[in-house]
Order: sequence, then C-alpha cells, then structure tokens
Amino acid sequence: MEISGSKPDGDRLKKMFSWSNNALSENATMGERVEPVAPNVPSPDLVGVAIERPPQLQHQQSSVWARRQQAVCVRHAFKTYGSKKNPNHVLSNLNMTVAKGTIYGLLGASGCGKTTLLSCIVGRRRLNTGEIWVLGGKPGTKGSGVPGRRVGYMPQEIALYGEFSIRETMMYFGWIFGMETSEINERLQFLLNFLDLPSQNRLVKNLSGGQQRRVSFAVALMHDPELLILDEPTVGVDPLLRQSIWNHLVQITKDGNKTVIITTHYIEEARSAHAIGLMRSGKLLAEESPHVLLSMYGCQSLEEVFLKLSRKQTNNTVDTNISNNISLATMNWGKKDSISVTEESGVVGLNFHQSKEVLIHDANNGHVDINGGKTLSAPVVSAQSLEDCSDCLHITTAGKMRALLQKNFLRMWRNVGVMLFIFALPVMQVILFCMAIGRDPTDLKLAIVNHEMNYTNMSYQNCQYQPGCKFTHLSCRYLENLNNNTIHKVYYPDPESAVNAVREGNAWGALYFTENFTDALVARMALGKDADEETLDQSEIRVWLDMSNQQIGVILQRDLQLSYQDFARELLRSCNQNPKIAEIPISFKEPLYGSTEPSFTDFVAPGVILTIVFFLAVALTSSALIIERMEGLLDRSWVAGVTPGEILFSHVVTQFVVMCGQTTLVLIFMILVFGVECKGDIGWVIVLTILQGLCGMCFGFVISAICELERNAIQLALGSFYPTLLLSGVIWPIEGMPIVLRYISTFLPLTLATTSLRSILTRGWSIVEKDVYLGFISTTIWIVLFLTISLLVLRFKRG
Ligand SMILES: Nc1ncnc2c1ncn2[C@@H]1O[C@H](COP(=O)(O)OP(=O)(O)OP(=O)(O)O)[C@@H](O)[C@H]1O
Repeated sequence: MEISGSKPDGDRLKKMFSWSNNALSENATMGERVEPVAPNVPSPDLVGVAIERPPQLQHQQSSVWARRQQAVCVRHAFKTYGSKKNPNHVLSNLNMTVAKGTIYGLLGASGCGKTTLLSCIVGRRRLNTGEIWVLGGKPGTKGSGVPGRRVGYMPQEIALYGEFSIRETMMYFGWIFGMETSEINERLQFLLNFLDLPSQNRLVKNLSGGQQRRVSFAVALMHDPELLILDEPTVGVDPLLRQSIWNHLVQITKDGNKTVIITTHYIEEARSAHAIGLMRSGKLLAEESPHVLLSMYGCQSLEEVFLKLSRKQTNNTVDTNISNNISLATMNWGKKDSISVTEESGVVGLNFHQSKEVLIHDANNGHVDINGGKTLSAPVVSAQSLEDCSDCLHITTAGKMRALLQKNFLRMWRNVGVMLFIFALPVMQVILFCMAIGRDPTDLKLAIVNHEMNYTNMSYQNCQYQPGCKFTHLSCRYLENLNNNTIHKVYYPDPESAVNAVREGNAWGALYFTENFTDALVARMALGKDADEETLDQSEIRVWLDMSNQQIGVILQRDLQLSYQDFARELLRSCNQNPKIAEIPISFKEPLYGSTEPSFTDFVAPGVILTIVFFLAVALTSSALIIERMEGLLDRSWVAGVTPGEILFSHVVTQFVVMCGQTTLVLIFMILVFGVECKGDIGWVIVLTILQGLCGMCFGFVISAICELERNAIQLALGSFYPTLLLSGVIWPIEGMPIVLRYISTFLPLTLATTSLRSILTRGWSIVEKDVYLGFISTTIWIVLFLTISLLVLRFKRG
C-alpha cells in the first residue's frame, strides 16, 4: 500500500530503521513495547569496558542508550498539580519521542498540558513519575546542559525585562549563555533583521505585544541552541513573519544538528513540522508526520485529524491495539521483522523509532532526503554530552554574574519608584522619626485658678511677686517657674469652671491656689511638724489632670514637680537657706551611661535605625523576586542555566551595595543632622547596620520563595513587621514583657542587634562586651538560616 505516493519498499524501510532494525525483537507483537537496541554500538558509559552482561541487563542498557539518541524522549510521564485530595492530573502516562534534527509540532487544546510537558522537558518542573531524556541526559542533572545553553526556550508569557532595551535583553541572555559580547552583537544584528525588530535601543516595555513576542523568540534563538523549545511563538505575529519563522526553523534543522519542539494553536501551520504530537487530556493521541496523519485518516486538514482522534478517545475506541492496527494497517507495515511496534498508551504512529529521514521524507511527500541518503543512525551524542561535565565544578561563571548584577542594578536604576524607595524613604523615615518622636509636647493648656489674685478680663492681672527673700504672692512666683514652652496657661475664675474645662477636653489639667496660699506655705515651712491640718491643706497646690494620655500626663506631673523644686530652691537660696532642704533626700549623681535627662529618642533610635534598614530590605527583596517569578523571568533565567544560588548571590551583592548607601544616609541623618548620641565606635555601628540590612534581605528571600503572589508577600512582610517591632525591645524594654515573650523576643532577628547597637551608641561599649558581640552573632546566624531556608524552598519548588 502506498502512502501519499511514496512506496514503503524494502530500501525505504531499511533506511527508516537503519540504526535500529537489527535490534528489533524478532518476537515483537502488537501493542508490546520494544525499544530499539544497538548491540554493535557500545553505550557511551561503557566505552572500553568489555563486560559480558545478562540479556535482561543488556536490553535495559540498550533502551537507555536508545533514549539518549533522541533529542527528547519522554516515558510514562505523570504530572499532577494541586493537593493529594484534589489532584489535577495534567500528564497521565505520556510518551513522546522527538528525533534529532526534526521539527516537532506539539498540538492540543488549551489546557491539555502542553506547557506543563515543555516545562518538564526544559527542567523547569519535575514529573511526579516517569522519565525524560533530553539530548542524551536527564534535565536538571549535572553535565546534561539542560537547563542551560543547550536549550533555547521561549515560554508562553513574554518573560522579558521591560526596563531593558532590546540590546540589553540580548546581552543579558547572551552573557548567561557564556557568549562573548562581540558574538552577541553579531547575532543581535542578524536577529534584528530576521525578526524585523525595531531599533535595538528601544525599551522592551515600549514595544507592541507582537514585537515583544519576537524579542522573546530572538532570545531563544540567541545562542543557536541544539534544542529549541517554543511555546506558541507565532501568537500575535503577522502571517508573513510567521511563514519566515517556520522557514527559519526548517532551515536550522536541515543539517540534523538542531531540533525544534513547537506548540501552536494554528494547527495548520504545523504542516511544516516533521512530526506532530497530538495531545489530549495529558496523553499523546498520535505522534506522526503530518503527511502520514492526513493520509491515514483521509483528512484534508490536521484539524480534522485531531477532531477524529479526539472523538475516538472520547468514545473509548482508541485503545492500544486499535491504534496500532490503524497505524500499521494503514501503512501496511505489519511485518514483525521490519518495523517497530508502537509503544504503550495508544499513540498512533511509528513514533519512537522514526529516524529523521523518514519524517522529512514523509513531510515532503517522499521527494526530499536532505541528508543525501546519509542516515542519522546512532547519532553521536553531542559534544557537551552527559559525560562531559566540564562545567560541573564551576560554581558560577563571570558572564552569568555580570548579567545578573547588571540586571539587578539596571532594574533599580531605571525604576524611579524603586530608587526613591531605596534612598529617599530611609532618609524620610529618619527625618520623620527625629522630628516626630521623643520631643516634649508644647502648648499644653493648663486651667489655672489663683484665688490669691483677682480674676478680671480672663486673667489674673498684676500677678506679680517680689523677688528675693520676700513672701508675697508665692503662687505667682511658682507660676513664673512653669515652663512656658510646654505649658500654656489659661486662667479661670473658680475651680469648678477649670475642672469643667478639663472634663470637656479644653485643658490637660486644672491648677488651684487657695486665697491664702502664700501665708499657709510660709507657715508650713516655718512650723514644720507643728503645722496644723488647715495650714497644710491651704498650702497645697491642687491639681486635676487628664491622665488619658500617659505621655502628656506624665510630662505635666514632671514639669509641675520640677517647677516646684526650682521655685523652692530659689526661694531658700534667696533667704540664705540651704536649697537642699527642698529636695527629696536621694542624690542622683552624674549617670555612668546616658544623661541626667534621658530622651526617648536616644532609647528608640538604635532600634529604629535597624528596623528601617531591615524592613526596607525585606520589602525590596521579597517583591523583586516574586515579580520576576510572576513574569516568568525567573524561570527563563533558570532554563538558561542560572541556578537559584546564583540568583540569590547576585541579589546579595546588589543589596549589599544598596545597604551601604542606605546605612550611610541613615547614620548621617541620625547622628550628624539630628544629633543622636554615638559614644562608641562608628565602624561597628556601620557593620551591624549593614548586617541587619542583609538579614532583612535574606528574610525577604524567604518570603519571596514561600509566597506565590506579590499580594501574599506584602501581607507576610507587613504581618511580620509589627510582631518583630513590638517584641524586639525597640519601643519598650523587653524587661517589661512576660517571661515567655521575653524568650521569644530574644530569638527574633532584631532584638539582640538592637541591644547591641544601643550599647555601642549610648554606652560606648566595644565589640568585646557580651551585649555587643551577641548582636553580631545573632544577626549572622539569622542571615545563614534565612539563606538556607530560601535556597531549600527554591530548590524544592522547582520540582
Ligand atoms: N502552576 C500550576 N498550578 C496548578 N495548575 C496548573 C499550573 N499550571 C498549569 N496548571 C493546570 O494544568 C493544566 C494544563 O496547563 P498547561 O498550561 O500545561 O496547558 P496548555 O496545554 O499549555 O494550555 P494552553 O494551550 O492554553 O497554553 C491546566 O488545567 C492548568 O490549569
């Protein structure tokens, strides 16, 4: 029987299976999987080792050998998304074989699992079970080159850095692939012309959707990879360009060294492919050359074929035997000894044993043999084969680091919002902190009733006293001592109206002097223990405070008491008495650390410095990585061969530079501009602040590794902000916490560091003090811990 004019004569069959037919099992039966074996060709891992093996082992090894010869070979692939309870089976027992040097069109309805399959092939995802061989190795294993420069991958999403120009985009990926700059420039010129791209200096974000897709395609072609995997490259591309893309794919596969796997929703354009895999519900319904598929099903279009096959699958009419029967009967290739039998799972076609010649021959109606009769039998595993692990020992390459660092800095530099966030925000926070926190309140209204004087016109006019050792109008003398900045005196005629003013929120406190306050006070001083109750009562300044605001209440109490001490001292001094009589008998000497009037600012400042640097780093890192991941950029870099470790390292370096800038700004404003005390070594202050920034960055990595969405990352970052702040002794001493909280607090990243910085700043302690070095040690431990967690999570997630 003829297939579209080409007769499957003996020669043709020989050619088709020239590298495998010797190995075909004599006993192969319908529906039974028989892998081609190559008994005369030693498997690559066994070269030079002459060992007699049992037949079963020989068969297994030759199967593996056969799989390695394909560009891609997938066996029994299962992939499930979702939880165990509610799994979404995306790939179920899928088998696929892509011969080297061919274009393989992967077709199927939306959601059937094409992208998932491709992402497993390029090593972005891992199968639940099953095997994948790509270019002779298993993706993700050392030395396989996949992910890496052997593959060019164009994902479905644009996955490009919008802030980059076309040229910078090419440089980024070119460097990652290990290309020289001159080489990249050369290739860039070709791709610009070939893909009809606008000026190389245009920013990607300013290109049209179609242009962006073409840039994305150019990235995949950039390093001229052995295997090109294109997920819907022709979406949004005009028909002319689409044709030229297909022509290019045909061109690059001609010499047999390049292979292309392409998905498309324009089924008919896949006629140019050498082989087509029709996929449905996680399985391949058929894997065949388009030409053969059309003739097998007597259809005019591939769409019709797909519909027929889909209907058959739905009606459960496609089972292994039937499908094989269809394939074999149609092609009249039922001779056991000359064909390979279709494998498990009901895939229609010759699939796994097709050599490139057959596919091309079929696709071109049997007229073209691009290799001039030269078979591709036993293709040599490419130069960078499984055993060639020359890159394995390299932790990274200069090109990759250059690309990643330039990417990080360019993205920051080109984004005004990010730049402001990095440098303006910390400065603004420091300024706001120093201006708004810790200063004494001013203009606090105090309702004053002074019955020693006459109340007229809203005031007690002539509230004057005689200086010196004179005992007249002592109430006025006391009021004169009340700090005018903090207290704003408002006069009331009687205690009731003054208290009412406090009740109504018009004043923070009411102050009442009785009409014979001065006499009673003098008597109280003179009589001492003999003073009667009335004298004591009349000599009191009566105060009603609004203590609803603790800070204001305490400040008023303090000021009223200190004013009285000043007033009494001054009176005693002017009467040649010892002013100490006015003081309580506790003598506070010059403090050993800090000042006699400690400020809340000095207490909070160390914690604030560290909190600002820590949480800015958290915010910056967590969102940066997630955005990259959501836009598919992280995956694209991974497929290009960048490891999670390299990505993290590049961010550590970038953040370190950012942190140095931030630390400088924060400390300049805190210490030099606002005069926050720094008694210790500024060097250690800088080191600890930078370490805290790095610690925040690593925490950001953890968040971005854990969270899928930016929204979740923001929630987690914000959610962690307050507990950390409240429990770290930044705004209240941890000594005031319940014992359990104190323990928890000690293990938080900011706590010991804050104590350490406070000790350096206010006590002037050096690194040898326990309180100081513990801060450094705890910060370092947290950095290592966070980095380890993020690396583990990133590695785990790639599966
Ligand atoms: N990360 C994921 N988590 C959960 N489910 C996913 C994920 N990615 C894909 N899926 C689901 O897996 C199925 C297959 O998706 P996939 O993207 O592989 O299909 P596709 O054939 O490429 O579709 P299209 O042609 O529309 O791109 C879909 O049901 C999809 O919802």
